[in-house]
Amino acid sequence: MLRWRTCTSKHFRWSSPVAQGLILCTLTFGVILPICCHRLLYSYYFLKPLYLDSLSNAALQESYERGQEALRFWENAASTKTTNDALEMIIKKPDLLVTVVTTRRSEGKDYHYLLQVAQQLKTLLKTCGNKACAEVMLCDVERGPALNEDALLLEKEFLVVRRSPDELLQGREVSDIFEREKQDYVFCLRKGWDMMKPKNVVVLEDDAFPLTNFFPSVKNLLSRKFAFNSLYIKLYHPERLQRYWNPEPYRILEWIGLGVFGATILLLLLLHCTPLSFTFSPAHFLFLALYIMVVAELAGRHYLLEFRRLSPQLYAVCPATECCTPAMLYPGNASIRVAEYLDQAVCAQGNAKDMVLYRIARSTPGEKAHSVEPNLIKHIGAYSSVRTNPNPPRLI
Ligand SMILES: CC(=O)N[C@H]1[C@@H](OP(=O)(O)OP(=O)(O)OC[C@H]2O[C@@H](n3ccc(=O)[nH]c3=O)[C@H](O)[C@@H]2O)O[C@H](CO)[C@H](O)[C@@H]1O
Repeated sequence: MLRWRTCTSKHFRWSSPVAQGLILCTLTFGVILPICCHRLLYSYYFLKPLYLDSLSNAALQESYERGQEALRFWENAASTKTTNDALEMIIKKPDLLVTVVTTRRSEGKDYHYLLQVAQQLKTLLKTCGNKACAEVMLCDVERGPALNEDALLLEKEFLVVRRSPDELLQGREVSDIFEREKQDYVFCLRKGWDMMKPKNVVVLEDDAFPLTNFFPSVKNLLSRKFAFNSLYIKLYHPERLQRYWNPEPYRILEWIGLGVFGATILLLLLLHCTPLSFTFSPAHFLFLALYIMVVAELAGRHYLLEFRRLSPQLYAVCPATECCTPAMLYPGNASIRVAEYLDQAVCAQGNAKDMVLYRIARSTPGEKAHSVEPNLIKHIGAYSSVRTNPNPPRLI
């Protein structure tokens, strides 16, 4: 025993760089990060068994209350507005058309997703000043026989378009829900283009709740050169898929860049702001870079992305990621190109319109697709209208 102790103390000194590195890692990964991150949904430290249910229930409750508030707001608005002047006020060739694709929801209808989104759009449009920053069109793709009551309630405020009875008859035989969803999307893209010839189009699904900086950020994206070489720009990617270890080549580069940047800052701080005598070596630098990278990944890249919200200029644009289409920006005439591409594909389970679109952008010469980070919308749809829902729905 005595011999072992002498041996260890001979090879292991607390002041050695290896010991200091070990202490730093133990403190960071074993104490500080678990304390700070155990309630963060998108962190590796999130204690799912303890907090997932309470966080999910709180989110559901919050959405329910916002839905009920939106319902009261729009019922009130509908009863005080006498004429339906939405149609007369259509502006031809607007700079931006926001189309909201909506259908009646049987599950989760009390959350009134469409009414929440419409109320938020109305609020955000008011902040644009004299010149409206966008025209809004609601595309009600409900095929009946029951009506989409939320869309009906909004008719006095927004332009609401629907299929004609003939078009509805033609679409009756489509039984696959994913093919139907795609056809509905194509219908809305075409309708917006035919009615207004907009300069740019954003298509929102009816559970895509625009965040406060939505319009300034879209405007900023459209002012950048890359936008007009894009078939589409995704404005949302699920938070759970934003990790570095969800390999996307550009993310790995961002991760390494973050490590190098963080290590440089740490080394400068150590050299200039502490009384420690410190000899710099490439091994120190490598260690600190890896340390920063692991901290960022374990704490959650999602939270780092939030810092970019400080200004629209800080939003990152990267090659498009695969999943989901709740909020899409189609610059120039891209919306009509997308309608044509989608028309040629057949959708089914496992090959929904988001996957088809992603593959089209990758395989068609001359077409490029991008994603923006962080998200410009919040996905509020806890209940899907195309898939079976877990009961009760959970956040992840
Ligand atoms: C957040 C998220 O991951 N959302 C994706 C998920 O939607 P979800 O599974 O979340 O379905 P959802 O209920 O949000 O519906 C998506 C959109 O399809 C519309 N709709 C629905 C039924 C129908 O017959 N016709 C129709 O047009 C509906 O109004 C909504 O605008 O999967 C879809 C593909 O299947 C899309 O990739 C969605 O972006």
